[in-house]
Amino acid sequence: MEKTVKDSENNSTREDIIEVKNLRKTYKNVKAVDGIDLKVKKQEILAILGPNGAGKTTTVEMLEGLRKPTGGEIYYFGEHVKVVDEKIKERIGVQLQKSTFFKNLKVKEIITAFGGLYEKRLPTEMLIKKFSLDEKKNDYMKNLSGGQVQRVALACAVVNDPDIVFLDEPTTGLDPQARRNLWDEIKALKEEGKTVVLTTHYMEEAEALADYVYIIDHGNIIAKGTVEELINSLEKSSVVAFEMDQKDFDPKTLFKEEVKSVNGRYEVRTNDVEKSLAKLFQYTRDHQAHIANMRIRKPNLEDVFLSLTGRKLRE
Ligand SMILES: Nc1ncnc2c1ncn2[C@@H]1O[C@H](COP(=O)(O)OP(=O)(O)OP(=O)(O)O)[C@@H](O)[C@H]1O
Repeated sequence: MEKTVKDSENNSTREDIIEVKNLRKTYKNVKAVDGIDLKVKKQEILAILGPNGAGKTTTVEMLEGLRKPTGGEIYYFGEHVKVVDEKIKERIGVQLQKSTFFKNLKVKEIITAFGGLYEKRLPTEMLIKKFSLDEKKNDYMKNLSGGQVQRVALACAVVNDPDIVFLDEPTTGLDPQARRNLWDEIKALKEEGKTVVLTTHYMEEAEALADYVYIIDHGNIIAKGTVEELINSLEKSSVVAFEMDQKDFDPKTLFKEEVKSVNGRYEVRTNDVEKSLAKLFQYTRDHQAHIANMRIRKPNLEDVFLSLTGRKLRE
């Protein structure tokens, strides 16, 4: 039986196609995943966002049936599954984090080989067209660019026309243009009706793609919500960022608000931008100091992570 839930956001009903309760994984003495609860709704892009080592890969690989949980429950399509068996594997597509493709196989051979793992499979030629790999189909994997390898990985992840696609850090190491191209491919999967679960440590990726985000740190979910909900959960509505040419400048003496020093820049989180700027300009006048590269911006998911943990997502 498939379970439906009322979606408070848009008042529609959508199925919970995956639900996880108190999922745990311990490696010797490392609690990689320490009691995670999460739900994935049909046709959403769900992002699991967290820094390196947070437990993202372990979590999705337990959902894919590639790692055995130490404890907890997994439900697929409303049914409790003790083991993620072949029946479920037919309905999911998996793109592993480090696609260790055989370097001496050609693009079309790899896609065909992956298709051979499933009962239901899409024609290789169709996937080659869909992921714009026409010109590369007879090339060896070792001669492809990073973006092309990731497109092949995506083609392999949907070779069985799955309902749910798992993408583990799909754009790590890609240049900004290749990353954006891959984002378009991922959005297109959702438009086709697929559900996408992706892990990432790029907050821009979660912001650009995700309908719902789980932020994970040290094996725990530390926040969840839509991007908007997460950003609105911050008490301050603006960030004033700037550089200052004075070595002994201590922003804490100037601002009562939260101030962080990030990569040589100061960031003041504030609800009163005018007042913060007035104080700053008063200071520069009084001390013959200069500010540079000033920016006033809305908070982002990085600010949410920083405010929850005191750390940056990528340190
Ligand atoms: N096979 C394993 N044996 C022992 N420890 C492991 C194993 N796999 C992962 N770990 C540890 O479990 C923790 C979570 O790792 P995991 O790979 O799930 O994190 P992640 O968020 O996916 O990180 P990354 O983005 O770096 O892949 C880390 O401390 C990692 O060192």
